Amino acid sequence: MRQPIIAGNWKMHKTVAEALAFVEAIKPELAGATAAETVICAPFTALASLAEAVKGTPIRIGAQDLFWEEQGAYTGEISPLMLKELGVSYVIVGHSERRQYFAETDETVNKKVKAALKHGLVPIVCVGETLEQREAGETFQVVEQQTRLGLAGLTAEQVAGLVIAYEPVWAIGTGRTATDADAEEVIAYIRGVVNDLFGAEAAERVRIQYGGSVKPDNIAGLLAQPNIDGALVGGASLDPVSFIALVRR
Ligand SMILES: O=C[C@H](O)COP(=O)(O)O
Repeated sequence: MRQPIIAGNWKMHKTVAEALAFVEAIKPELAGATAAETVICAPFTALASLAEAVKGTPIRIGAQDLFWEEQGAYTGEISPLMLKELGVSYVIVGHSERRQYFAETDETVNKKVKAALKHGLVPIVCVGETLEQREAGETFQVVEQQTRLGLAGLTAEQVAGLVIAYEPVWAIGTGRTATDADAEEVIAYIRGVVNDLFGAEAAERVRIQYGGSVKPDNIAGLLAQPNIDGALVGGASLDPVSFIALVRR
């Protein structure tokens, strides 16, 4: 049985003070056990303070990117060791915004996934097609290639322990969510790809989230699908009331 995982991706939002105010607002609400694992993926600048603030709670902290080397002359980059030291547990890799604006490729995604795993960080590996690709009937081909190349060279055990996020690019920040059935169909397909590449146990254990305009009023239908194990949420994760509604259902 896979535990659902609800991860907020704050993107480039919230100062340290705002991040701490958010966590103080949700802490009392999440004091008891929740069915879903709760993760906040914050900007680098807020990670240390957040990791400290959530100690002793079930909330886990994630970063939104990392570099694959441990140290060196890579101006502006952050290494897995640096994240680990802060108490970060998760790291988003290959978000479509990084693929679109920062030249992320399936090859760099793969390097980052390996670096995260090597240092005990759980990667949330993002895959998903653009509107153009969907309209050209290329959705399955695109997610298959991103999954195959992004996870290349991993062991079945490593794949079983990571998280994949299916985020159709046309659904991100647009208010246009994939239907429950569409999201389930693609996510089931991705699970099938994992089965072909890494075997039945990895496919059964790997958690696959849906992301793209998830809100408190549409999350229940998505999570009711047999292959959807949670959500990666952008806009609706920024407000404490809305985030609590996503996590505590
Ligand atoms: O990582 C999160 C996704 O990009 C979804 O963003 P959104 O919920 O604002 O559509």
